[in-house]
Amino acid sequence: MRYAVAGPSLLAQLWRFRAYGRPHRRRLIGGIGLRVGELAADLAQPWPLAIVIDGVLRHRPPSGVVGALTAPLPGRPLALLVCAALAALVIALFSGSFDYFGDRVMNSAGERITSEVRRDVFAVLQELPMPFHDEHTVGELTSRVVTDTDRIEDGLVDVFSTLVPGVITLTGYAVAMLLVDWRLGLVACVAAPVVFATATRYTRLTRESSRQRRRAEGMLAGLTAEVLTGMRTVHATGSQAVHSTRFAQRNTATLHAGLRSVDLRARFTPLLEGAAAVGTAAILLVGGYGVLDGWWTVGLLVVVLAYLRDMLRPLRALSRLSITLTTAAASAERVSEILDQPRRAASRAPQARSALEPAEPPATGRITLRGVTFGYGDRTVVRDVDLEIGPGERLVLQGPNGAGKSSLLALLAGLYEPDRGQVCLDGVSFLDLTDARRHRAVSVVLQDTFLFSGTLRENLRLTRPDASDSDVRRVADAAMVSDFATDLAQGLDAPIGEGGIGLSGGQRQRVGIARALLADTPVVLLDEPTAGLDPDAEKAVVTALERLMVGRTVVMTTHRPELLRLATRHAVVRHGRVVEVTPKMQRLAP
Ligand SMILES: Nc1ncnc2c1ncn2[C@@H]1O[C@H](COP(=O)(O)OP(=O)(O)OP(=O)(O)O)[C@@H](O)[C@H]1O
Repeated sequence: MRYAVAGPSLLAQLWRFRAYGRPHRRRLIGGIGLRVGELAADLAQPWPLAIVIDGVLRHRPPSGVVGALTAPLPGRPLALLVCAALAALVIALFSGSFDYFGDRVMNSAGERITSEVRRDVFAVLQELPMPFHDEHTVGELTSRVVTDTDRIEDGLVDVFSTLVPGVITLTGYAVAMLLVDWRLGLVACVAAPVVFATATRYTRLTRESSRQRRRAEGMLAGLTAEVLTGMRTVHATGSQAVHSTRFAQRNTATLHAGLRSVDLRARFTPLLEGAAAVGTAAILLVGGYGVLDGWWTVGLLVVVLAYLRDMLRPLRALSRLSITLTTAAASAERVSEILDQPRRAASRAPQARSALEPAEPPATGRITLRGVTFGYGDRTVVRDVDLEIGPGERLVLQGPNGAGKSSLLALLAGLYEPDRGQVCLDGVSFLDLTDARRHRAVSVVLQDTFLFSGTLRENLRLTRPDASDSDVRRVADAAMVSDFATDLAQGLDAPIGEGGIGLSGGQRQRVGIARALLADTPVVLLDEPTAGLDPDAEKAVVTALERLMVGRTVVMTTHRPELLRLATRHAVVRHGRVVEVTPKMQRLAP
């Protein structure tokens, strides 16, 4: 029955998360024990009634185990009645208690496991290389971390709270019926193949519909996150209607996928119950005939019919389970896709080298590119670049829009790996450096510094979480963050909204520079750090940048004369190639 309803491949999707279950083994085994206890109590439940019918009303003392238990009370119907009533109460109490504790234990295991899966998915997502993130929208990935793990949770909780108990219960009932009377037990089992065939067919159908539904939901989440992120542009351009149309299209696709699921779900349960009803009808027919014929008692018929009725409960739950499990399996596929992604080559190597690391001298800041070729997908944007940047040099990359300057910086920052050639720090390829060593050597100030929700101080500490307060204050002063922080009521402890809401572009850039100062790396990369700033803001940022540049290797892209004058060399990039390197800035004059 278990595999009939759930389908082995569905469980196989969830099975890959079994390692997460290992630490909770005891809890799970305890939960199964409680379920067995509940089953025993449920199996005992119809017997007091059978005793009353056969022993009290029809004066036919029960046989077997029940007969042995009631042996001291023959011919005392009132005592038998009181005992049966008390037994019914005690059994109900046990059943309820086992049910409560069983649910708690099993469900909490499911919750814990999912929280661990979610933690790992998020951690892996942060590790995945930029090409992966380029291919997926933020909303779609958010939906995988939040919604898909939630669906896995539903699936796991159902495995523990419905599937396992359901299988135990159905097996228990089947065995109990065979023990009560094997002929009637066999009759009850005639429904099994019908139930099996129905469940298998619908599991296949619901699985595909769940996949489509999750895909549609992911795309909808992607669009929502995109529009919310660009809300300023939406308002500024008055393009609400455009986005509403796009949303409506994806929403309709999601609706259709949802309606298909709903339709299948609605059809599934009655069909399954119909199949189970075949068993009930057969028992009623054969058992009723047995009572009329005298080889069967009314009490036993009531017990078996009660068992059949009780079996419908787990059966119904198992039928609903196929819906949860198919959705969970579709979500598990999407989450596994993240967990199975190849990680960055540089992060795969570190164990081998980290032992050597403490002995490594600090980087001098010499950067070398040897035959570097790189592209996004099939589109090559950096071609065969050879470049040597000595310690303390300040190289500016210039060239038309789309020439590949930012892409070169991204390669130097280690955000992407070259398709061919090498990017080296002090002669060692980036691929042979640990991420930690690279971060200690290279820091980046981007065109628009991103601030995370939290305080200003927490944002400054991003590059060195263990930095002392005095270090944070020193870099805040040097990068002129203190100048505007003093105007905020809580100074460096002022809360900042996500994305740096509440700070101007120039102020955010100064935070970015302070972060780089705190990282204190020998190499600094600047990607248009003053673009879009007004002259006053630019002046402050350039002053902060001058302080940052002292004694470091700097590679930057900029069109602004204020920054160009700080460079000691310039390279011209065209169509992904470095076509000219000029040692003196004087020759750069426009
Ligand atoms: N993440 C990305 N995915 C796909 N293509 C990209 C990506 N980033 C940049 N490109 C493409 O690569 C090419 C080089 O872009 P890049 O940003 O490096 O140029 P750039 O010289 O810095 O331009 P600009 O001066 O406008 O900033 C462009 O054609 C751009 O469309």
